[in-house]
Amino acid sequence: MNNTTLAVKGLRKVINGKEIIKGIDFDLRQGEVFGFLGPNGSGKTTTIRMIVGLIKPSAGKIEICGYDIQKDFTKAMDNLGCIVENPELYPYLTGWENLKLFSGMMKGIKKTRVQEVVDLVGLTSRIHDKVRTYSLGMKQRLGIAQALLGKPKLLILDEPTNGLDPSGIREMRELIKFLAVEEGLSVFVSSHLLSEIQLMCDRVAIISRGTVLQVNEVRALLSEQQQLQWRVDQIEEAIRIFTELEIGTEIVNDTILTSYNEEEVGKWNKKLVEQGVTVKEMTRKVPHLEELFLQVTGGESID
Ligand SMILES: Nc1ncnc2c1ncn2[C@@H]1O[C@H](COP(=O)(O)OP(=O)(O)OP(=O)(O)O)[C@@H](O)[C@H]1O
Repeated sequence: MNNTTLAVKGLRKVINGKEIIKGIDFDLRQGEVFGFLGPNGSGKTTTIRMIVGLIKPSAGKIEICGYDIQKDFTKAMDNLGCIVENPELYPYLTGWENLKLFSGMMKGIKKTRVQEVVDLVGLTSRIHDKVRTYSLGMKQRLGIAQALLGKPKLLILDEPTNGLDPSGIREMRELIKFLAVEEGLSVFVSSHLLSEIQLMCDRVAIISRGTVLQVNEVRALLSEQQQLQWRVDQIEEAIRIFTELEIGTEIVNDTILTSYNEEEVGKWNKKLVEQGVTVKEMTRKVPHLEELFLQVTGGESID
């Protein structure tokens, strides 16, 4: 079965003669959280606006659950839920009244769906309070509830953790993961908070100056860059042994940095011990996406 919820193929956008998006490709699978990362002005919003049908591509194709948004716009949009700018909410109504109002404007929404989406986003205890009394995190969750009313398979969130406090960020992250893992939704998240993407996403596309530089699993991306930090009693002897094993080394603050290889680490450790070197500590260093981004873009900063 085809489980692709979003396919972006050769997408281009030219505005006032300037090529803003330069032919990008990626796809999303059912049940995954997909991060869209790039510095300011790299083309994230323009791409999202094309996916949700707010602006037309100059070239290329966008399919949502197999429906081409140019040819089958309504069917494609039936499978999409999104919050692109701030969610449109009426502050003087309760959360429940807002959802009732929106569900009334949509076709074929069952009465029970409002309660379902309220439960999904964890707003049950406050749903009958006025929206103006909500925290930003609660407003965001109500916005997601609204986006979920039509049972979409693909959810697009532009900077969903922007402006939230640490507990709001954690709740949003957990909600997004829950929607993907438990409800099987594909969630597309753009964010400049790379640490968030690292904790939340399965795969990530890195965009710079209108070009997607890489699409990769977050775990794979990180593991390629992982290093091992060794604290030993005889640094020089340990370096000699690593060199003999053809492993590159670097000395940092009285420790040795080597590459990381899950299958080989035990062997390396044994070799050191056999040759009389005491290994006092061995730490795996996982880089942050910020560092990765700088490497991938050749030094262009994310902000
Ligand atoms: N309507 C427009 N007219 C002219 N230039 C535009 C227009 N929309 C976007 N751009 C330009 O296209 C580039 C990409 O903008 P876009 O907003 O997509 O980037 P972004 O990655 O979302 O950045 P940010 O996080 O700052 O919103 C920028 O250089 C921007 O100035």
